[in-house]
Amino acid sequence: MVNHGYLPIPAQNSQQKPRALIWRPSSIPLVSNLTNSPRDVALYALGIGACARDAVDVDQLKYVYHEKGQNFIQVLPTFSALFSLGSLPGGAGLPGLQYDPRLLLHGQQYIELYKPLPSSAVLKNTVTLAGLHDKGKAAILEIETKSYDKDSGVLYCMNRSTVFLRGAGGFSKSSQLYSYSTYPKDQVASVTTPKGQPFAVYEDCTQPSQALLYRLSGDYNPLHSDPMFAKAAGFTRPILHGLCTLGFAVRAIVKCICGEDPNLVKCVSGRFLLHVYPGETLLTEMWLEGLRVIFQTKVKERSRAVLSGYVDLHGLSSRL
Ligand SMILES: CCCCCCC[C@@H](O)CC(=O)SCCNC(=O)CCNC(=O)[C@H](O)C(C)(C)COP(=O)(O)OP(=O)(O)OC[C@H]1O[C@@H](n2cnc3c(N)ncnc32)[C@H](O)[C@@H]1OP(=O)(O)O
Repeated sequence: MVNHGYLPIPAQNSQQKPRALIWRPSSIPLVSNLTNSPRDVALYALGIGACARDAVDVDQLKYVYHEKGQNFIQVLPTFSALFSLGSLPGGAGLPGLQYDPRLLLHGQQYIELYKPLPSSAVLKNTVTLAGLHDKGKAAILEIETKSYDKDSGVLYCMNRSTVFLRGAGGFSKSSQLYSYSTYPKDQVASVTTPKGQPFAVYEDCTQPSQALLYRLSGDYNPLHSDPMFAKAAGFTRPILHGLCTLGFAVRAIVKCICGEDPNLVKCVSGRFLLHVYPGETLLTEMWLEGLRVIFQTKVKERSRAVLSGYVDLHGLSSRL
């Protein structure tokens, strides 16, 4: 996949205070092009654990192999989140906003899917800065990416990515903290998990090398691969990409609720509550409320919730 990747920002001293923010939301979208190929689709599926348990499971194999050729492999819905990776401005897009890249964490991801994703495409992205919030100890930045087919102009999907910039808040008056958003607050709000028994629970093991494999899908942030960088960021060792955890969770939902039909997924919303270490076991609990699946993913070894959110479906699988 071209044009994906963590924008390398020179490391700064983490003690350095961010400069006062003078950025105002821009209505002018940035435009970029990227391509994806069946190889990218298969590599991504492996990165989020497809076929890790069973290499001949036909339901999972279809995401990485097809007897008629790679163009026939199916695309998992969260693959579309990769389209937003190149959207993070490396400073130039946000005059005045300075942050330590080591302290950046992925906070939330919201995805709307409008068309089934093809296994190969040339896409045109438009990127807008959709929100900025001063939380005192942190700044929260929201970036919206719309991905179109470059030739036909068909809109495939929209991603809203929320990044949590630790140490970059405190740029506005503490009595009236700055908050701006171009969309309704409830669209990506944190969800409350239902009290009753979940409809389904799926357990999946991540591999100790999971982040090293997943990063090949385009997020080369050293937080996920470099032990020294991870320590400077406050972790004992490199952590898993938030979008990798989200990929595991939504793949579990596609398996347990969508009857392995990835095209039933209409919209995905997830909030990253806590980091995951590669090698930990993920338990995804799912509650079905009409056409909405509310989910929560926990790390089994630490009994801690690491991700919560919902997935809206076009319909229910006949396999249910
Ligand atoms: C364009 C595409 C860009 C994509 C780039 C992605 C790059 C990747 O390589 C990076 C990653 O994948 S990082 C790994 C995945 N993310 C994580 O592990 C983060 C896990 N979450 C945490 O650690 C904490 O929730 C933490 C630290 C996030 C917050 O915890 P606390 O500091 O305890 O916050 P708290 O005091 O509870 O709340 C403060 C205010 O912030 C809001 N908030 C909290 N968690 C949030 C979250 N996850 N997302 C968004 N907002 C969040 C709270 O609502 C609160 O605001 P308010 O006071 O107004 O309610």
